[in-house]
Amino acid sequence: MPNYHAWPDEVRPSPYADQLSLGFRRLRFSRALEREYRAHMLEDGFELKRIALCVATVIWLALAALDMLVVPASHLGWVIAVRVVVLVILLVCAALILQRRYIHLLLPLSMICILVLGVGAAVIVGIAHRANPGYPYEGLLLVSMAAYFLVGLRLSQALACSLVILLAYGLAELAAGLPAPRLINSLLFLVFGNLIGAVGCYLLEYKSREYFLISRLMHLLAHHDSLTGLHNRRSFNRQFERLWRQAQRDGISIALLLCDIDHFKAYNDCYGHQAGDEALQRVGSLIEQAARRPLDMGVRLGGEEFALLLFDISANEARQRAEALRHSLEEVGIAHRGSDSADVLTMSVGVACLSPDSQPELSQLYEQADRALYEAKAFGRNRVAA
Ligand SMILES: Nc1nc2c(ncn2[C@@H]2O[C@H](COP(=O)(O)OP(=O)(O)OP(=O)(O)O)[C@@H](O)[C@H]2O)c(=O)[nH]1
Repeated sequence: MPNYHAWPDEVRPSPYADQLSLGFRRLRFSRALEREYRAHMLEDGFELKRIALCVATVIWLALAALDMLVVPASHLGWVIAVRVVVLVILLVCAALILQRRYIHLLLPLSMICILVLGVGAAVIVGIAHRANPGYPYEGLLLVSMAAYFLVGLRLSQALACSLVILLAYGLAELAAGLPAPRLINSLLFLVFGNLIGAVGCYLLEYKSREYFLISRLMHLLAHHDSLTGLHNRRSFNRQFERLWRQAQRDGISIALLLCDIDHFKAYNDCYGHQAGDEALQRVGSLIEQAARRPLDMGVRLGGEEFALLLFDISANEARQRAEALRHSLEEVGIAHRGSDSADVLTMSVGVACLSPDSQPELSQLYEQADRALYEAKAFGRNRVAA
């Protein structure tokens, strides 16, 4: 299986990168990821199910027309009865599947459809073979192929359905008294057909899982800063407006803290770029810790500029949080002999608050925080301004 080299390391720590390195030959992820993958597949497979149901119903009805031509009149009644029972079950499942509120039943309902189609087809073949041993059994292969490729079942589920269908077919033929050589011949073709289906299904599921992990990693790469793991400017721009709309709906204030490390050029010059990167990571983790609640957001805007977006907070609290953040960096005590404002690495913070009743533009929040940051820098750095 593919070797992913080192690029997922750029988004570590990430469960997706870890799973890619570990591999998933048994088509299983770690528990939490497996849950996420299955939920994703449920959503992803919803549209596919509509198409699959239409195709299955059309084929089922077309084969009913074939029965009229091939099955002798003496046995036709039974065959039609089975076709009608299967059709009714299919339509009931379709009615449930097409309603989004039953999405949690999508997989069991899909399996029921496949099983009903397969067992129904096996019973029909058995009935028809009592009168006409030339009646085609290949419809069973079509049902198995649908299980492997059409309805979005995982390999284990498709295999389980196909095994039940094979068993039903064997029993139906034994009851019909099909000569042993013909039965063995049909079973062999069905088993080989299933083997091809299972291998194809394995490869498809493997690729689907690989795509899932890689697309999640791509999302992380596109929206997070690779050095600190914080959200990047693109992600910030996307979420800023969304959060503000939510705040307006809920009548909640938000605050923006713009943070800029003081004399960082001098820090790089004194200690080297590598040490500068490590200091940025340290600041990144302080910002991350400060974004405590689910809708808070820590961002690396670029270079040594960071932002902290705080949800549901008053102007007073925002100022206190900014002061605590500034203080936490000072406390870490990263020596900085090139700084004019302190002998350790420090940051300046500009704070701005927006409440839904004040009705200003969202862009004003950024401008206000930027002005406050400029003020904090101008008044000697290592301070908070609002
Ligand atoms: N090590 C490292 N340095 C970076 C990175 N991104 C930007 N920088 C450096 O950050 C420094 C920013 O310098 P300035 O914009 O002049 O700001 P400053 O020296 O912090 O001065 P004040 O903000 O006015 O206190 C530059 O020297 C950049 O090279 C990075 O990813 N890693």
